[in-house]
Amino acid sequence: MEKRLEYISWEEYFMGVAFLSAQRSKDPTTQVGACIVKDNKVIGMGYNGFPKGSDDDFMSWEREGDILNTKYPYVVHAELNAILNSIKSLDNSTIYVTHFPCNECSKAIIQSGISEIIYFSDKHKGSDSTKASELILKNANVSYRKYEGNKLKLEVLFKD
Ligand SMILES: Nc1nc(=O)n([C@H]2C[C@H](O)[C@@H](COP(=O)(O)O)O2)cc1CO
Ligand SMILES: [Zn+2]
Repeated sequence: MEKRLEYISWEEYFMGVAFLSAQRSKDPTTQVGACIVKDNKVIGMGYNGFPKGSDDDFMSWEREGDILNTKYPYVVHAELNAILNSIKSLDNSTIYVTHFPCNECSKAIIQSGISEIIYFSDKHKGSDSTKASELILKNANVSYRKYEGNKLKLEVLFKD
């Protein structure tokens, strides 16, 4: 028998894991996922959500109005969750993220030792947060680039 040819690449695999992780998010507007990889092994995963133990029904997912009644001061970003959930040293690892990291996550990425970022969406390009991220990441020699896999959709069938 010949080997199967439809297998996915490493890059498609890990970005797929990041997008799958995003499916755990309860944010009704934006679901973000992250997957940290070293030597082609997953060592951390995360998605955006309120801190552990928060009562979801008490927290608000609002985006506008009094800042204290919005999600923004409380939600933990996917990248930070992936770092905090990681199972070993992140030195020289790669983080796959569905969205380009904000400046706060970029600082955490640098401090954790991650050396490469592969992102899918940069829909906030040009914003102050993205500009600040680009500046500190370049300054700290953390490389970043857009996803280069061919797959834009992966189907996961639960079957025998
Ligand atoms: N890289 C990121 N990681 C994240 O986890 N997030 C989260 C924070 C919020 O829960 C949501 C953005 O909400 P909105 O402003 O699109 O309604 O995504 C956002 C970004 C984008 O900078
Ligand atoms: Zn962030």
